[in-house]
Amino acid sequence: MSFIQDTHDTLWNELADIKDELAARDWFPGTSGNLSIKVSDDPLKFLVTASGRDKRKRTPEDFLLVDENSQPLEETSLKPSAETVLHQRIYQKTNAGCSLHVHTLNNNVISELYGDEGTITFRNQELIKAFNIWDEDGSITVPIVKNYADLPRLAEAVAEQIKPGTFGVLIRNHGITVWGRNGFEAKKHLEAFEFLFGYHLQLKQMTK
Ligand SMILES: CSC[C@@H](O)[C@@H](O)C(=O)COP(=O)(O)O
Ligand SMILES: [Zn+2]
Repeated sequence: MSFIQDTHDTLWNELADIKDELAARDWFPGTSGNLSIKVSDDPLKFLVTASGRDKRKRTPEDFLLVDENSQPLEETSLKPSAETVLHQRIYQKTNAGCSLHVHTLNNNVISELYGDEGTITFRNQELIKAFNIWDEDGSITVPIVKNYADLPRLAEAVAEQIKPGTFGVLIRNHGITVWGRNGFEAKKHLEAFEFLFGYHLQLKQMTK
């Protein structure tokens, strides 16, 4: 097996394992969600989930390889995720090696509650160390963008919000897109965000 094929297969399996773990958390309702992992930087190539499929199932048709314009690099009847362009822009704007997008109840409720403010900030939470923030009074801010139906426009709206220290963007009443330098880090960031959203909503409920 060639080195390139070996790398492709290793990354495929890594993304498939992440997909299984997120599925076990029930984070892919109604075929929602899409995942990608970078295969090469220059030129940009990444594996992305095929569109419209049940991401809880593990099959040989789960991912396809696309280029820096989100176009398939292989002869296939599969369509790349409708939101591939979001992954593309994240790879072009950050040092991400993996990008994950999920729709959960908690991330949708948070995005609606704070959508008019355009951000939500978390502080005084041990779990923000998951973002490599170690200061005692450190904080993490998540921008919230409008859910534009035009996907290139949505991708630009997300890209515009990316600053140093941004690891995820909420799309209002839609979901969250997060990234990390590799699959492990992207999943860590996603789990940390979802914990913070759940904590915030539960505390709000208990103290109202
Ligand atoms: C089935 S509703 C969700 C879709 O509209 C979309 O937002 C989504 O996350 C999944 O789209 P997909 O094209 O399968 O990657
Ligand atoms: Zn989506």
